[in-house]
Amino acid sequence: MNRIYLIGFMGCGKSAIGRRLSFLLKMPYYDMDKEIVRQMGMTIPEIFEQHGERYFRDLETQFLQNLEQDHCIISTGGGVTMRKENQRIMRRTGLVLFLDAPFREIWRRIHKDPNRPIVRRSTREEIEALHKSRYRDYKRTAHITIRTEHRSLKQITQYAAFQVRRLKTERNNV
Ligand SMILES: Nc1ncnc2c1ncn2[C@@H]1O[C@H](COP(=O)(O)OP(=O)(O)O)[C@@H](O)[C@H]1O
Ligand SMILES: O=C(O)C1=C[C@@H](OP(=O)(O)O)[C@@H](O)[C@H](O)C1
Ligand SMILES: [Mg+2]
Repeated sequence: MNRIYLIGFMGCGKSAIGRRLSFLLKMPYYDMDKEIVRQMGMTIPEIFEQHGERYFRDLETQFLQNLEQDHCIISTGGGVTMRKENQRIMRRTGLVLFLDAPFREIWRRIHKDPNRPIVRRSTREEIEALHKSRYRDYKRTAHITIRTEHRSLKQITQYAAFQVRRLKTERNNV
């Protein structure tokens, strides 16, 4: 399988980079959150409120299990690595890129955003602890880590494209 998955904490740039990377590499693009919102006809906060987080996590796993498109770029949601099943599917079906941004930058980007229910219900300290606790799973799941600090969206996209080409060549030569 030829998918490219972008993983990482909320606000690290998965959606912004994924969209740009799909233009650059001319590959179809899926943002998991947007697909779930479309499927449910509800916003992410509404899904959390009315059905609960567990239900949202089930929708994420179902998306990964049911997607038929082989050649595509997928921006995941920041909680996708919470489930081992999701980790396995992503590693088995594509290249996984972890966008690693420093927490202070992440916080600056997400703390006022009403569309992230986990941020809405938590303090800065709680979100920082969540970032720390998820870090190992991002590292474990990813084929490569891309550090994004002091880099523009354009620079990160170009670097990601370069790494994708390099990893694909490497795989084909094994
Ligand atoms: N390297 C960057 N430089 C400048 N802005 C960024 C960078 N990465 C992300 N952003 C901005 O931060 C916000 C959150 O990014 P987003 O792609 O929604 O994150 P994610 O999908 O990982 O939660 C967006 O407004 C995005 O344009
Ligand atoms: O980290 C999380 O648990 C979540 C991240 C969000 O996606 P982004 O990472 O694109 O913000 C979205 O899936 C939902 O609000 C839950
Ligand atoms: Mg996103």
